[in-house]
Amino acid sequence: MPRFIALIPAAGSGSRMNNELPKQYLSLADKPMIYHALHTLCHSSHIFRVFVILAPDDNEWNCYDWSSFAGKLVVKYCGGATRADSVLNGLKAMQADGSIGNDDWILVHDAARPCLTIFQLDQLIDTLALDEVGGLLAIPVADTLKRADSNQRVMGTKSRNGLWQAQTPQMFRLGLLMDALSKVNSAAITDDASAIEALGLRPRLVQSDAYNFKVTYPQDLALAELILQKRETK
Ligand SMILES: Nc1ccn([C@@H]2O[C@H](COP(=O)(O)OP(=O)(O)OP(=O)(O)O)[C@@H](O)[C@H]2O)c(=O)n1
Ligand SMILES: C[C@](O)(CO)[C@H](O)COP(=O)(O)O
Repeated sequence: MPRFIALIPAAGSGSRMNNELPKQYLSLADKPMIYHALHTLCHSSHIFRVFVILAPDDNEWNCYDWSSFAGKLVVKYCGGATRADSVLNGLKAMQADGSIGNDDWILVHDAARPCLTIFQLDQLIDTLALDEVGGLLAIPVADTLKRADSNQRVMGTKSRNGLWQAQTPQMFRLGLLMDALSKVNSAAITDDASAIEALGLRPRLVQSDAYNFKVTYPQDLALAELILQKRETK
């Protein structure tokens, strides 16, 4: 039986966050941000192991106590220059580990999506476990879309029909994802599904919700904090 393994690329710098500390370590509800995604993934009964991919020169990880995730957590210092490079390097490290096979499912999840829930994770796994290709969490676009010129003036309004915003986890089999990522220009793609699409395959979209948003700009931190605190008091 194929297993489900999570991979968290966490080698980014968070340049849009404008903070010296890499985004994944910024304090969120009294923990470094990456703690929250780890907590959900490590507590899922479906997930066999969780790999975290750090930058080779990361010297922040060891400043925190991760002992509550012992047993499932594996840390590798092999992040690359782009998100896709970090994921591919992580997959290679997984394969070298020897315990993960080409047919096992890999769930790639951003460290910067701290509000993922067990419910969303289960929906993804239950929908895709027998799928030929794999897929990703996503939400249909809700706002009206404008195309801008270089002066930030509207050039036109685009139809949002059939448009979805990609989230993570994105779930593909190890062998297929490695093959796909090793064939693309990693600087030209921003998610894992794009590499699968470039092979001519069509990943499935599994509907999620806006709570699983990506913390990208400084103002996003307060929203994530509110969501996490509200859950704790329930
Ligand atoms: N070279 C990189 C770049 C990004 N990531 C990871 O990919 C995820 C999503 O990326 P994003 O939100 O864009 O994070 P950053 O690249 O850190 O942010 P920015 O684009 O603002 O610099 C994050 O968990 C980030 O750490 C990574 O592992 N390796
Ligand atoms: C993978 C992702 O989170 C899906 O929305 C997103 O593409 C990451 O993009 P970024 O430019 O690295 O933030």
